[in-house]
Amino acid sequence: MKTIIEVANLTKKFKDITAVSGLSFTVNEGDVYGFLGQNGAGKSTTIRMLLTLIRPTSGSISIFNKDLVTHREEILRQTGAIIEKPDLYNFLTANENVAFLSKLSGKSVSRKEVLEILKMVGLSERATSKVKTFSQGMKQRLGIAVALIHDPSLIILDEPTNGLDPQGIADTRELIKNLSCQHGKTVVVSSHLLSEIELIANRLLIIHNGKKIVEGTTKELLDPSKTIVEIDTTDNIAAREILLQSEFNTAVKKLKEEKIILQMDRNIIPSLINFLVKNNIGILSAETRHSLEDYFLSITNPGTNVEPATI
Ligand SMILES: Nc1ncnc2c1ncn2[C@@H]1O[C@H](COP(=O)(O)OP(=O)(O)OP(=O)(O)O)[C@@H](O)[C@H]1O
Repeated sequence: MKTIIEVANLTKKFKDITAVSGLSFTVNEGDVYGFLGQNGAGKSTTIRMLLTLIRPTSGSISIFNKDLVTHREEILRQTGAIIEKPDLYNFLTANENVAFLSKLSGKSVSRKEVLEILKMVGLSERATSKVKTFSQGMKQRLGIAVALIHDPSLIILDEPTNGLDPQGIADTRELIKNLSCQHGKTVVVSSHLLSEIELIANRLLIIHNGKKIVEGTTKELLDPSKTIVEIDTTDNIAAREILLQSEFNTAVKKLKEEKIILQMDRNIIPSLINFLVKNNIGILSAETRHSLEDYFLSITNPGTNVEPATI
């Protein structure tokens, strides 16, 4: 599997705010890579660094196996992006927008190419309609069409469904899937909604306060046999150390607010508890999450109530 983006230890500080902190992740060829986090989590800051709009404070980014600092132009030539609402001309038609905006970016496209791009985003029937008559979802798709002009193999979309109506959201979702499945593009898409990412991404990364919480395949993270278990014990630091030395070591994900978080098959929970008790660790509580939604909420909203596990 080819690696398209490799981010290592990325940090961005704005004076006293650390927007991104020691972030590492990998995007593979053909991925629809979901970048999930609540408002202010650091998604846009990371995306801006990927697009060289701002400089990292430290860490490295390599795209297409090349260092972003030394191969900036070459990399950006193969990358398409929308980071805010697309800039479109309301009084021009869809095909005029594509033709004009491609000229502005230094590439003149033939009429045939314009129509092909519009077809790709499902707008060929509205090619001659003025953009002012478009819904927000259609404008978003046209924006994506413009980002596709130079035939990039990597597409980066920051919150592409924000502000769209349900139909616009569904259309944009479909388009993103098509770009990956039918056109072989690698897509990085950010959102603050797990429900959105869950439907389109094959792999995802959750960040909170600029830090990675979890990264993995959507299938694996949503797998019911991979239950998230949050344990509070009489000595969490010692318990975690013991677990890391044991057969449960691969299950241990992190220590959060003094609790231990594991991801494992629900059936193994009793033996995990037995193991800790045998090692003189008292169990104060053990809670499970059954979906990534609960997991996401519990991590990003520490106050979330969760039902205690039945063990
Ligand atoms: N130019 C800047 N100067 C100072 N602080 C900034 C700047 N840009 C972002 N931040 C701060 O960095 C943190 C991360 O912001 P960022 O925009 O990356 O989050 P986000 O996950 O994209 O959120 P949203 O979904 O709201 O856009 C926030 O605390 C934000 O206030």
